[in-house]
Amino acid sequence: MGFDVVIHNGTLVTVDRHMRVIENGWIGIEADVIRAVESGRPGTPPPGAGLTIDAAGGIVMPGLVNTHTHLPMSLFRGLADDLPLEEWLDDHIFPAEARFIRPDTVHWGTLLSCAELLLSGTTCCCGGYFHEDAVARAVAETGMRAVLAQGVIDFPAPGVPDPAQNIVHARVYAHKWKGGNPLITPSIFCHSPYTCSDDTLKAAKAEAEASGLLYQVHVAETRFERDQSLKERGMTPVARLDRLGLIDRRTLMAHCVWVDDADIDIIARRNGAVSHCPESNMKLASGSAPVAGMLKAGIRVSLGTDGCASNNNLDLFGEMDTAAKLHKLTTGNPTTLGAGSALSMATIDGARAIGLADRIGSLEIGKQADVIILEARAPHLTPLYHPESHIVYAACGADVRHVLVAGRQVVKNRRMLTLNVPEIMDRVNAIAREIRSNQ
Ligand SMILES: CSC[C@H]1O[C@@H](n2cnc3c(O)ncnc32)[C@H](O)[C@@H]1O
Ligand SMILES: [Zn+2]
Repeated sequence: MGFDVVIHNGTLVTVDRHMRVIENGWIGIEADVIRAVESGRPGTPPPGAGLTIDAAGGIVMPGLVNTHTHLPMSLFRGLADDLPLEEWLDDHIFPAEARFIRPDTVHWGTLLSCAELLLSGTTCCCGGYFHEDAVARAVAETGMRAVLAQGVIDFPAPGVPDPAQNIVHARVYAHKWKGGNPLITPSIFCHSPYTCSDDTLKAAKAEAEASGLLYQVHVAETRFERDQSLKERGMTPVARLDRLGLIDRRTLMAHCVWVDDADIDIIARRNGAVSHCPESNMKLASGSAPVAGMLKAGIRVSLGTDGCASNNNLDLFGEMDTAAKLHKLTTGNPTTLGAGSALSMATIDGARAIGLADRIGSLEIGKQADVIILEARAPHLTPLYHPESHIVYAACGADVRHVLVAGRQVVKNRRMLTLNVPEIMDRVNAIAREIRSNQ
């Protein structure tokens, strides 16, 4: 049998049910699908592959899944740091978006983020923004996999000057992209319970459900949001969403920092999913989500970076490291969120949270060939006792050497094959000059 791609000689970390580590393993790929995951001495894979990648000294693992980001926000990286969420959003980000977010700027910001994501080993991302059609068209150029949502908010937003039209915009976008590109799944993103009315929250969910799409929303990010909800509505943000019937297996809630035991119980019973964004939550001093309690309750907890303006990078290796350490600190227990759990959150649990676990998230026969290879011959990765330990606690995005999405190589020897990165950086720098000179 000839494969289109064979990756051999590497240490495989499958992140399947058994979290297998296969030394000197190889995988065979036919078109976009993994057809073999085997152990074997170097040189034993069947000959005849169109492309053979020698992963000697490398760790071969599933591509990472970032379940919460806003791709075009790389345009605002470092624009407004060291602020609490409300001031960051109301005084800096929303005004900047109103002035500078257009289809052309969204295009270049999205390409920049995709380059950063792919070069650091993320093969699938999920999130939403405005002018999402331009986002999706840009992502399609990169060869990356993504769940991309049109944003819905009850204020005039970029591309949606009349908020009464926000659901219509989301519908048109979702219908255009549903089934159009195998790597891109449309979705709908309600900004938050504090910026959307009950009617808007419900209408967006109905629209998503009508097409079987993921419904995304920022929830309970700050103490201020939780307290305001309690004061004005007599219930927590999670309880409100639940009262409206909006939490189910196709609901992905970003943050969930200020959730109590009753909220956790609701999310678990309704089978909602959470995107945990520890670095953004730390930087905005929002707090630490009770991830240990969520996992104990059986909630699908995944990992996100949030946008580049609150992180300020898209490196999910760093996010795994931060998450694993943060929850040891907050629980006072070093066994909380071990390396294997953090790795699962960034791969198979991310896939579960966005409804793609039948296709991605692990190296398994029949799954899509979204595969990354880390270069482990480096001082900071030597010696190598437990690969999952290195992946979480020692490696970083810059260690990623090769990346395949759906069997297509998009990064080779740390270089993007699908994008002209110097040109993208030039274009983003030009947009940044426009932003700086008009602030
Ligand atoms: C419809 S989502 C896009 C919208 O959300 C804003 N945003 C980005 N990060 C956060 C965050 O952590 N909390 C709340 N809102 C956020 C972004 O600037 C867009 O306006
Ligand atoms: Zn966000």
